[in-house]
Amino acid sequence: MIRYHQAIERLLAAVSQLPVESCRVVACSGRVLAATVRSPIALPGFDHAAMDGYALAAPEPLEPGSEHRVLGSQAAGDAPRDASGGAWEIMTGARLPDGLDAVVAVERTELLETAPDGSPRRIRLLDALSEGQNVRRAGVDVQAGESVLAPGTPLGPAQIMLLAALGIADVPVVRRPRVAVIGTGKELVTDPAQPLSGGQIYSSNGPYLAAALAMAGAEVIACELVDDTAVTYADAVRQAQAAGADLVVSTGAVSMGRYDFVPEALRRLGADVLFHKVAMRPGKPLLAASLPAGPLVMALPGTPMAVAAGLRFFVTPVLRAMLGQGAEPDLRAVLDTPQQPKAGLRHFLRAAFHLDAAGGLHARVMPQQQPFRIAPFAAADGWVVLDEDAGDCAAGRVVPVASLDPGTGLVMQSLGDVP
Ligand SMILES: Nc1nc2c(c(=O)[nH]1)N[C@H]1C(S)=C(S)[C@@H](COP(=O)(O)OP(=O)(O)OC[C@H]3O[C@@H](n4cnc5c(N)ncnc54)[C@H](O)[C@@H]3O)O[C@H]1N2
Ligand code: MOO
Repeated sequence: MIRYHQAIERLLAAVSQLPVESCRVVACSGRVLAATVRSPIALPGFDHAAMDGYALAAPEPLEPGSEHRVLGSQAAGDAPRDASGGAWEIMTGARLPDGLDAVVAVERTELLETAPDGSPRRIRLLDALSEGQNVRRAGVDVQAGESVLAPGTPLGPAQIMLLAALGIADVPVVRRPRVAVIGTGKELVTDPAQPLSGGQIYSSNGPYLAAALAMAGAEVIACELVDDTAVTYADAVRQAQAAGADLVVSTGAVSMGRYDFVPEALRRLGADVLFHKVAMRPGKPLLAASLPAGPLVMALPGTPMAVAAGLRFFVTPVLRAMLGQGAEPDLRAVLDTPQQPKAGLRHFLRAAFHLDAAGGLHARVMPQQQPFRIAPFAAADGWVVLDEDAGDCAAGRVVPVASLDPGTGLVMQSLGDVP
């Protein structure tokens, strides 16, 4: 049976980055950047006041108690002005009049004289004032021409704030992977309004995959159920192919039962089976195949936790590769609950996370790990991963962990060095 790392290697060898397209910045949340963004302008674009107050020239520090005539007023949005010295009333964000280089907050001055229209005419400084005080210099945040975002960066609200500030309207992004989801099994009911009869169950894998795939940056182009026959499964795969799917994710019918037709159906479609059955728990019967004219097919076992592990640890790396992103950064935590994993199998365990007093991340593996159980999954914070050779794991061991859901990398990107 193939091991996880070898299976992933084989899978990623069959995947390449998808084409680049242009996307409006206002609509790019959740997309992945395809090229370096260089700043067309500096941020801030000009020296400006950090406080409401008065701008002055202070090449030499100005003395506390010194008095200054107010010669003009500058608000945010006002054009550049030449200052011939003196003090200028200034508002936060306003461009410093040329020749002035320091700002005193209004509450650190005394107003000595006011013009008939109420504007300030003469002030006294309560403290010393030095050059650069309360001034935000042009270009200290971003310089014109600087690389600000790298290819593979997941775009979220923070990146949108930066791109918008730079006046960038469109960005090159990687096309979303198009994914078709196929569920198998005549026991499945998709309409929650339909009462269950006999051995029926509500389908949960389809809605789970649709939600998780969208979070991972994919576009779900179809989500359908087929009955327990190879013919309808093969038809659904062909339809996905015709609709331009990059990836088909199916659930169920991939194990040893009499109705487990997926391996045979894919072979009959001419698929190259990359692997079938991985040394892992849950989700061992997982199969991956590539069709001659695309798409890649990932046939996950139907059991809900086999689907969740398959999505998180097989489909997610595939989507990241399609999106031009490398492997997820490693994340580790201290194991609080001792584990005796079965030798030779990689274990993906649902766990609750917490931080200790020093900020170190800890994982408590939940006691109910049977693969049909959905309730502990919904209560978990993430996954603990024990590799094939982990052996008995005592409490206190540092183990790899992963966020519960995939993302385009927005959540855990910089937590790689914890603890
Ligand atoms: N003789 C053996 N039996 C089984 C083996 C084995 O090695 N030898 N492996 C077990 C393992 S491990 C798994 S995992 C399952 C996988 O079976 P299949 O991929 O063939 O999946 P199904 O039999 O179709 O379904 C399994 C289970 O999941 C439920 N299911 C299916 N689809 C959905 C859905 N959309 N929503 C919710 N639940 C779903 C289905 O009703 C079954 O209960 O095989 C073991 N057996
Ligand atoms: O791999 Mo299966 O999910 O243990 O039942």
